[in-house]
Amino acid sequence: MSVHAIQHPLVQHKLGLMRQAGISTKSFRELAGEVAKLLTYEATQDLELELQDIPGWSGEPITVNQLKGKKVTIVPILRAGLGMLEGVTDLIPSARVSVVGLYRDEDTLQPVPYFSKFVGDLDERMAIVIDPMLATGGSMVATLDMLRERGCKHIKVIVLVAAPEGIERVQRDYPDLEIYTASVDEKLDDNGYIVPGLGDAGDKIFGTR
Ligand SMILES: O=P(O)(O)OC[C@H]1O[C@H](OP(=O)(O)OP(=O)(O)O)[C@H](O)[C@@H]1O
Ligand SMILES: O=c1cc[nH]c(=O)[nH]1
Ligand SMILES: [Mg+2]
Repeated sequence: MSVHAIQHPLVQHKLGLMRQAGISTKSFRELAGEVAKLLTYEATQDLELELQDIPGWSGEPITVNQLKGKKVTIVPILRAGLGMLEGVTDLIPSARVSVVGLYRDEDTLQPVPYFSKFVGDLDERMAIVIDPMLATGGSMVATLDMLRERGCKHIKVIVLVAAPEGIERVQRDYPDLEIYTASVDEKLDDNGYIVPGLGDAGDKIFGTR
């Protein structure tokens, strides 16, 4: 598995702003979208192209590059993943969206599924799972399992912040997966929160803290 910790100055600057104590919902949400967009640019560098003949502006036929294959599906993990969705679809506007609803039980830290709706033909599409936080990795592995059960073979993950524990957990079951992140942070605290992390990303995006 490869972990791509993106060092681009804009990513690092914006992530730094997100770590500020007392950040407003508006700022956190805007920055989550902006960092998600920049990480999407990095994560899509190897999308396959194919040549297509189209009529050009001058009336002559021309050959251009177009993305090859079935449209990508973006998979936000509810709720917090929704805070990244617009940033991702800004760059991949024709993407299909599959939704996975999971919350992490605060006592057991186990993911509790409550909703899912996938687009069709997952065996022919690349899936990009988005969630701001990869903490213990339980929510991510549960989502990857759902995709794999439905035949999806080509999956990438974009998270804003990852904990080493979560990376290791995902790596155990998905050794070939590629993860794109703005930061691999230090560790999890006793409550399963990432340190230094961002705090509760879902609460900050939805204003429920
Ligand atoms: O790696 P894990 O230990 O599973 O933790 C990460 C999960 O926790 C957060 O969601 P949360 O359960 O708070 O739900 P929310 O998005 O509705 O706030 C986060 O957005 C991830 O989905
Ligand atoms: O640090 C963390 C861990 C799980 N979920 C969050 O929102 N933040
Ligand atoms: Mg939450």
